[in-house]
Amino acid sequence: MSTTDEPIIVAKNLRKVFRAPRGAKWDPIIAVDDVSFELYPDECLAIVGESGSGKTTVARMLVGLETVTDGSLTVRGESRAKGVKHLADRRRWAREVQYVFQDPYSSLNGRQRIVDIIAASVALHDTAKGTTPKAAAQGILDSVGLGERFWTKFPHQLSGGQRQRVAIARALAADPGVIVLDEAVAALDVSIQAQILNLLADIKAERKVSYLFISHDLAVVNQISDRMIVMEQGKVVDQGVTSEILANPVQPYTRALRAAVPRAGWKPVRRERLAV
Ligand SMILES: Nc1ncnc2c1ncn2[C@@H]1O[C@H](COP(=O)(O)OP(=O)(O)OP(=O)(O)O)[C@@H](O)[C@H]1O
Repeated sequence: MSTTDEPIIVAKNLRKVFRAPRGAKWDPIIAVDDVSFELYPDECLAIVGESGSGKTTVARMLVGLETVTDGSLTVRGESRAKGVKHLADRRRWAREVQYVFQDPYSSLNGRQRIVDIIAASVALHDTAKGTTPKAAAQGILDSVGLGERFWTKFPHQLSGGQRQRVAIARALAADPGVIVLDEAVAALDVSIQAQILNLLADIKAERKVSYLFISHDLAVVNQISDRMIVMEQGKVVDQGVTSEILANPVQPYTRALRAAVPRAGWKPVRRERLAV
């Protein structure tokens, strides 16, 4: 990552207010309030915060699943503030920014074999590059550690970690500039989490891809991210280089989050010393 490059994503004074539907009686919820950040090529930026702090809403605005109430949000200079209207735009947006959810099971078509799921994404985004979508899909599955014996399996025949590999493969099939990983390892056992984090590190070393890594887990964020922003009740309350912030948290909210890290023996480690 080099911050002399042009950022891929620029959020400026981003705001999202959820208003009650007509007839419902609840006050507007300010989910995201004056949030600004940049995501540069080939970097991993973590968005950290407790449940309800607004992390997912930022990501949903980025992929067009929510409109922006105020402020600006651009991907490679193109505004995403108005939401997406046409199918062609939706595809183009999806090609640039892919989303991996916490539980991929619900977003994977259970009736399709995994090689067909990935081949469909390759075909949709036209990324086969001189081969067939199926052959390209097989190569992508191989690259996420799912060799030939997995290709004809259905999602329900896989473990949680293997399904998350399929979700990552499907994201890679679009050949995106950015992958949003929304609590993508939160549901996995610690040893499987480590494998997926290693896989994500390998992918980033091999391809030009940036991650927006959304998590409440500072131990995980410490392993994967270059920079982080900390959100509390919709606002950014802290930001900077991950290893520096976690080694010496200054802001009270970050200190509290850091103190709540649940694992015994966890301590901040500089990224270059990690075997990820
Ligand atoms: N569609 C919606 N309608 C109304 N309120 C919403 C909607 N989506 C999110 N919110 C509210 O916006 C706030 C931020 O939610 P968001 O999901 O972005 O937080 P989060 O940090 O990602 O938390 P979690 O990790 O639990 O998903 C919360 O108060 C949430 O209840």
